[in-house]
Amino acid sequence: MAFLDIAAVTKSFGAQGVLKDVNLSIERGEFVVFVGPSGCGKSTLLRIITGLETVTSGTISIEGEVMNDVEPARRGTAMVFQSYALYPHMTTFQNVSFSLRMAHRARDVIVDKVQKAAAILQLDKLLERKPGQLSGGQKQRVAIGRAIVREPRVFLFDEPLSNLDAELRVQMRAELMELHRRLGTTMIYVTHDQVEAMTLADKMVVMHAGRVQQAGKPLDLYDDPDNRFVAGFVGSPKMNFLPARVQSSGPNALGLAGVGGAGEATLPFTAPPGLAGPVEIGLRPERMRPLPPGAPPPPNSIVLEGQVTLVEELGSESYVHMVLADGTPVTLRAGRDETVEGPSLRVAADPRHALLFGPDGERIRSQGGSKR
Ligand SMILES: Nc1ncnc2c1ncn2[C@@H]1O[C@H](COP(=O)(O)OP(=O)(O)OP(=O)(O)O)[C@@H](O)[C@H]1O
Repeated sequence: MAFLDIAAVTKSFGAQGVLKDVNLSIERGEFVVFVGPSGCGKSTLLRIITGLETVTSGTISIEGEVMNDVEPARRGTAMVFQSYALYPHMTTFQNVSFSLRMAHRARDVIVDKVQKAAAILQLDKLLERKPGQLSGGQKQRVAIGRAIVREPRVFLFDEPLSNLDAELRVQMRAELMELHRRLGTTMIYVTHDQVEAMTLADKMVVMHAGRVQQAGKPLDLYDDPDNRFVAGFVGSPKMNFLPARVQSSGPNALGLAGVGGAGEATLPFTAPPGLAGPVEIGLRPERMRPLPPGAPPPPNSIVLEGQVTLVEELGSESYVHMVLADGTPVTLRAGRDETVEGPSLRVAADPRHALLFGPDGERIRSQGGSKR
């Protein structure tokens, strides 16, 4: 059994189903990130793990022990909230030591634990300050310090960096990764920011509408998404989705027509038996290349033609937004040395990089061994 096991968990608030048959195994020491759009249920799942909410059905187990009826303080979890939730009238020392003082721990034990946490979090010089005298990042460190001194089995973070500015977020992200490396404790982290999820997670859990859509290593989800939601959610700029129709099907050759409204394409793909009708091709923006005017496309490529609507210059590269004749929006990432001349632009993509999705949004995989 996994270190932390979430089995068939559902949660409803009145008539509203918020979590639907959530199953997840978390190993000891893993850094797990729950990510998904606002309202998908990630905070609720975190609150269920720590005991601030009950399940409607299903079980939460930690180290083989069912936690459903165990009170929050006895679960060995410590939560860090987005709002920091510090006591404003207490100093850093008092805030960090609060749970130890409530547990009537000996004074020298308290001082020792607070000093160790303060050293890890660089709070040593701020122990006598009150929250009003601390920056956002420092307050966040105090909140983390308060969790560390409890020596939990599992740290739970609910969007802890969302009140910080972009630069500080990046810095705190690095600090959290270092903290995880030092402590080796299991951490579960909630965010709606997929970049944050990609950079932090050993295991990334993408949620949507109360269900786990896919869980795995961030790059596996990026390269090999199970469905259109995960494909579109992970990655920035987002994956492009091009409507197409199945025209012919053979071993390692799937003929598509109406690609992006007009073009044809042959994918090196063995379709499942009976595949017919409308599908969607998924292509990442970095898998498309702009074609200089008049230049022939590489053999067998998927070629798209459209009107450039916006070029975002980012210095090292640019994001080129275009719209195809049928109205399908397409974004490509172009390098500095690539010529992008509007208003009309042709782009080419290697069909080996195309993913295929059915009308139900599920990924259609090539039959017979290949990942695609
Ligand atoms: N105590 C509650 N009573 C009723 N509905 C609730 C309660 N808590 C959460 N919800 C609802 O459950 C759904 C999921 O909320 P949750 O906070 O888990 O989402 P989330 O994915 O964490 O979103 P966000 O990123 O916006 O925090 C939302 O529709 C929310 O309105």
